[in-house]
Amino acid sequence: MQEKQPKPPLLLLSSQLSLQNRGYEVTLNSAFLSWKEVETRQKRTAANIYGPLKAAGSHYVPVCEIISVQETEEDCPSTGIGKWQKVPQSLAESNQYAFTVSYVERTQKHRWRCSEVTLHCTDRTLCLQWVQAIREQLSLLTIRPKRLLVYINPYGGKHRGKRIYEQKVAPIFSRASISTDVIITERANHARDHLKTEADLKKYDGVVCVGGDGMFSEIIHGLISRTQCDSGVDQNRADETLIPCSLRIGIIPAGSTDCICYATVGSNDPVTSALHIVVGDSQPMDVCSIHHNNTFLRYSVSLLGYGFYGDVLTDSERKRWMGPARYDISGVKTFLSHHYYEGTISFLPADENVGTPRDKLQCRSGCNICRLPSADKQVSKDEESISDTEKKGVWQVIRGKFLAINAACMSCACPRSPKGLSPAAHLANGTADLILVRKCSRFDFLRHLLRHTNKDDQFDHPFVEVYRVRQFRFTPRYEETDSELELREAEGSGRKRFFSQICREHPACTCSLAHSSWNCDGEILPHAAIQVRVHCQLIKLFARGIEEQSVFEEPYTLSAI
Ligand SMILES: CCCCCCCCCCCCC/C=C/[C@@H](O)[C@H](COP(=O)(O)O)NC(=O)CCCCCCCCCCCCCCC
Ligand SMILES: Nc1ncnc2c1ncn2[C@@H]1O[C@H](COP(=O)(O)OP(=O)(O)O)[C@@H](O)[C@H]1O
Ligand SMILES: [Ca+2]
Repeated sequence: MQEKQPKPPLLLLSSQLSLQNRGYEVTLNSAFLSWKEVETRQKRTAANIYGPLKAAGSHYVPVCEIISVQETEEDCPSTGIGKWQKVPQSLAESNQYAFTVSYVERTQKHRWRCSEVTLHCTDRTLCLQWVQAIREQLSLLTIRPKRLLVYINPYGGKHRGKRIYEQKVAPIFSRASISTDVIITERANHARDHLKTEADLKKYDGVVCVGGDGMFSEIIHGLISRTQCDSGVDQNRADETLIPCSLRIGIIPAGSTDCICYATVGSNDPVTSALHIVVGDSQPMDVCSIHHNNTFLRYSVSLLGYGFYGDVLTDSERKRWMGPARYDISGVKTFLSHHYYEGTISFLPADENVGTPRDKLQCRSGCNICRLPSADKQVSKDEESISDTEKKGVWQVIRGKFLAINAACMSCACPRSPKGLSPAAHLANGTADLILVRKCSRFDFLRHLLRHTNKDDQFDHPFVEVYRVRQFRFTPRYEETDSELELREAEGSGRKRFFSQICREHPACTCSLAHSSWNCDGEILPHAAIQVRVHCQLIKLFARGIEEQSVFEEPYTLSAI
């Protein structure tokens, strides 16, 4: 059978306009705006006056990456991006009407910038015709948000949230004609509570948070709780199928780790994030629900860590005044204290079709694994949901002494660890990677930690295990019931049984009774015994996942189209 060819883009407008005093063939079709230099004898002469003649260049901007178009008011024609040049009088007079197109330009390290091109026309009618034609194309992009609710945490990271928003983000939103309602939070959980009970969400196309992972966590708690409440879903039931949130969330990074932004966009740059919001990107994301017995505790999207990362966080909270450096100081301190914790982890492994944590392939824009039509996606309440695949699975149980128990629902890439805690974790495949670091020497643990900062495989140690899971439970040794302990001791040697009896009777002994806490996206959980379940694609972000590097390195050229 012959493959259906995609329809060629529809030509909408084509004119000879001028840019930097050179003639350009400018074309707008339904997919691209392009401008290509026209080399006439006359232009060559004009250009030669001011500089060497460059090779005729073609530029292509996808319509979906145009931010805005404006008629440019100029007393004297400008000759390009922000530069004023001497212009021959005849050209100046004949090109006094102009319009400016702002568009996304990719720079290094997945960063986006707002670039501009000003094109000059000989008459105003033509100029207005261009502005109108481009605006019409932009109005067809209905995925773009028009009205946003913005929450700013003024105390996140280095306390720069408000300034970052006002100086770098608000001008981009206003250029893209996005209207905003801005709330500067006055206390912790202000944003969560406002979203949960007060905000008139029908008015908005999305919610934006300016802050760190903790601020993002507030937003998802507000939105998810509100959505479940409106649909009559009880969050306290660990086996409930949750209803996905319809509003997309944007993150303007202004926190200490910013791993949720970094792992979904590829950088922690406020301008890049603002541009992903403007173009209306959409990235679904998994969320873990955490329960203690039958009480809902929290949701998590990045790191859920007991032992090392829990202790780093507990210590770092006392050093908040230090800003982001608190994590490094507390990290060194916790590393030196070298505590281990005993407990039991049981988990439900994921099927192989959602990949494995040791895959070389990483989750990237348009990821095929996250696009798989999975039976585990969130479905409406009355449909059969988790049950089938999850019931079929066989739970595995691991007992032991651990330095760290980490669950990563996504890679957790951040500037401290550019490939993240679990480099092959997916953003939206309905699973989390469970990483168990067993008791080992300080030196070995340091080798493991160091591998988070380079290309070596941090799972390739005999004391590290990693599993891709849909659900897991953890019970610290000191909370195990008598029957569980007896069963366990019956498995152990007589000597071990004797010592464990002593430990239980003498709480001051810390060899097996040490307590840690769970670090849940940078917040401490009030219980150590927890049940965790991954909810596939419960929320959506204004992001597209990390783009392949080649997209950044190659500007659009004729051959690429
Ligand atoms: C020797 C160098 C070792 C570097 C090891 C780096 C591992 C980094 C993994 C980072 C995972 C981050 C997961 C993200 C969690 C965030 O959600 C969460 C909240 O973010 P927010 O503050 O923006 O609201 N952030 C955190 O919990 C912070 C975790 C930061 C951990 C830093 C650990 C540094 C460890 C340094 C050990 C040094 C040992 C040196 C011995 C001589
Ligand atoms: N106005 C406020 N005053 C105090 N704490 C706040 C305020 N707004 C938000 N918070 C809380 O601050 C904590 C840290 O915020 P976050 O944005 O994650 O910054 P950081 O990355 O530096 O930890 C979160 O627990 C959040 O709930
Ligand atoms: Ca995931």
